[in-house]
Amino acid sequence: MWAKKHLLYTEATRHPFILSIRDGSVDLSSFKRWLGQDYVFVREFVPFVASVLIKASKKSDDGNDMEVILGGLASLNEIAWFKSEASKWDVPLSNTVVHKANQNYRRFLENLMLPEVDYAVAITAFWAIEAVYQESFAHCLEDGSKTPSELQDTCQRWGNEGFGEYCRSLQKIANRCLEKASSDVLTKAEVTFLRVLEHEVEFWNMSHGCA
Ligand SMILES: Cc1ncc(CN)c(N)n1
Repeated sequence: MWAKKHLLYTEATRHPFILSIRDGSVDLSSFKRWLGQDYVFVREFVPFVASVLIKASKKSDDGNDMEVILGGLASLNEIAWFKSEASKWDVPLSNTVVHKANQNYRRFLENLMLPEVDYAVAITAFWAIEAVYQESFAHCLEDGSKTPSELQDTCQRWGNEGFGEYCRSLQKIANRCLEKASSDVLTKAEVTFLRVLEHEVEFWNMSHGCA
């Protein structure tokens, strides 16, 4: 299980699409496809985060959790970012045909929003979703990368140190919840983590044009 997790995590955070941004060979039509599809994804992701916030308000034994989650929702406002980026790249956001991989990922999020899903499971998924973007885009900003200047803003958005700190806070919350979780919840959290990684890989595949 550990080996599978490790392999999938690497697949999700070192995907050929990300590597093509990092080495400067990225096909801009792939980038634009990712932008349009991710806007649609984020419109489902925000309600998912709101559902995690509600779970935190009811189930968390640490008042700090709500601040971390709310901080992410408010200051990271992804919807506004996608709108302004799409207009910069001339990507129409209305009438986007939602790709199958995106539909599947959105459906997965919808299920995670159900009240019967344990807070520990939901916060683990939330951390994993954010961490994949953080690690992927931070890789494009490392020394030696040849990320095109026009894509630096995108990489900075998730690859910056502040976002890294936010992801570490989410990870701490998830770890704290999992330490106290029953073995049933632990298994569910583990399976959910793997599903997130699979969905992220499928999402990159779609953007890269390999799906
Ligand atoms: C598919 C996907 N995964 C993660 C993120 C970062 N919130 C995102 N915008 N899109």
